[in-house]
Amino acid sequence: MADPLLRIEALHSGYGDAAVLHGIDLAIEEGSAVALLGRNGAGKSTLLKTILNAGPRVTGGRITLDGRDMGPLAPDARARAGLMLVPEDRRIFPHITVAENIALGAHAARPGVKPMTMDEIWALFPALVPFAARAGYALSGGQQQMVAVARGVIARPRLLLLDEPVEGLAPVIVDQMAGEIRRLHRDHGLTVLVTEQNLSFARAVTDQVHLIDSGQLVYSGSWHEFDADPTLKARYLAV
Ligand SMILES: Nc1ncnc2c1ncn2[C@@H]1O[C@H](COP(=O)(O)OP(=O)(O)OP(=O)(O)O)[C@@H](O)[C@H]1O
Repeated sequence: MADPLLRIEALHSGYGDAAVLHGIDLAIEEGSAVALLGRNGAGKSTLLKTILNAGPRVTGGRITLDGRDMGPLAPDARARAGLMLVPEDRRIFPHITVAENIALGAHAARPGVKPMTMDEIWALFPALVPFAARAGYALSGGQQQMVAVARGVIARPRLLLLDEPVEGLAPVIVDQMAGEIRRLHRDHGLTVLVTEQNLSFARAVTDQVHLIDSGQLVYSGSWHEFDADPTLKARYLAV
């Protein structure tokens, strides 16, 4: 069988001497949309950051993208290999415009891959068009999140990692964001890994669900299978 797009094997990582992830095994197939759910502090962000080599220290295991070992690669090299993280805190630059913030993402394009044009971006995110010339500091939380996602996809990544993309956003914005992510996945074939606490959003944008608890994957299945076992929510999610 072909390699999955991303394969994580027996991954251990943490911060300094504090171990957080304890032997994670996870395969993400090209074209899939996958949710990673878990309580506060379960290790969701740590896993995404470890995939990007953006902070946590790896103490064991392996991450491969298309069979290529990511181990020696710095974060910028991982981005240019096709991994893109939209972090929880969005990191919008306050004193440049929306268009300029988004265009910065084009620097992560893989060799031989043309980033999207701004026209393509506006077609994908029409809600941002009226704000194209607005400074980053003058955006709402929902607008900032959409800018962060647009910046994340402009380089046409192979795998988009979204860390709690709708945390703190109003329900109408959550629905809008779900529509955008679904479109990127279904119409443009983007492979997506989303961490979330918002179950209905995660359900709307993904096909498979993994649960993480105390740094270990404790469940993997379809949403249908997840729903068939109501004890999972009580055991592993704070809902
Ligand atoms: N920079 C850091 N230095 C030390 N410990 C950290 C650091 N970042 C996170 N941790 C610890 O690692 C553990 C996992 O945190 P992580 O942020 O991965 O959880 P999470 O599942 O993403 O939680 P949340 O849903 O609250 O964002 C927690 O115990 C947290 O305190």
